[in-house]
Amino acid sequence: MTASTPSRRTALSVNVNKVALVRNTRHLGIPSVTRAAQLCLAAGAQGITIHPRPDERHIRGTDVFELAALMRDWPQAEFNIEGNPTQNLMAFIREVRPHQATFVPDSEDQFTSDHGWNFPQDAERLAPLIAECRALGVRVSLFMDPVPAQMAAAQAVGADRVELYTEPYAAAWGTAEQNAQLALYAQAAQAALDAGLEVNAGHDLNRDNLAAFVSQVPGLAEVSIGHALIADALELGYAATVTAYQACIDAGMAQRP
Ligand SMILES: CC(=O)[C@@H](O)[C@H](O)COP(=O)(O)O
Ligand SMILES: NCC(=O)COP(=O)(O)O
Repeated sequence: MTASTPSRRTALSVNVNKVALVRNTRHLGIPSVTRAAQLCLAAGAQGITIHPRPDERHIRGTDVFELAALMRDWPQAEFNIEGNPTQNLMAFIREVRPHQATFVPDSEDQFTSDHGWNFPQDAERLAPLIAECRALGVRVSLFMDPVPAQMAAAQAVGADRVELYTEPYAAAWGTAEQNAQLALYAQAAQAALDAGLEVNAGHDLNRDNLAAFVSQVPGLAEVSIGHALIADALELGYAATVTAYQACIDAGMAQRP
């Protein structure tokens, strides 16, 4: 990126999995997932992310279609559906056609997402599924560990974007490893950009670690944030929380070299 090229603003996509998790602990329908999404969008979030896992521990199939209907009232915002395309994800993609599908290599009973795809071994089974999404007009992002050498293979299999799995960065935050992790993610992002991919990121990002990540990782198109953001919203409310996360992104943008 030349000095004269303005940095694109990193989009904030709010993951509402954890609103659904609380909702599912009673049969009362509250807290509402669609209401949470609506309030976050009204506060300026650029997108909504969900991860409808096969066991429906949080986001249920009904949530997917209710959110898809809501998103039609927010044409400037993006709908991102995450999941494993060899499990239940593709049925949602075919019916809902979200702006983006994020392929995540989770097993059905996995506690949470904790690793990305691996190439070349995952290429053969992913290629046709990526091609199908793209034929449906759905952008494909592959959930990846920050390994620069894997980025060209992600592009070669047909992905539009990668989503850098950021838990290792979050775990290093505030330790002596923090800056080394940031440098690794910056290298991985640059490798993705050099391969012609766009770059997303997510997992365990929060108000403490977000600005530094945005400032140091080149070309960051989108961060998807759920767990910490929803936890903050329990204290601050959705609108103030989204405003606070947007301020972190703006602070990171302002510090970009
Ligand atoms: C792929 C990823 O890192 C997260 O978006 C994931 O959706 C988290 O899933 P849980 O909310 O079930 O922990
Ligand atoms: N892709 C990451 C995401 O959607 C939310 O992850 P987290 O903030 O809940 O860890």
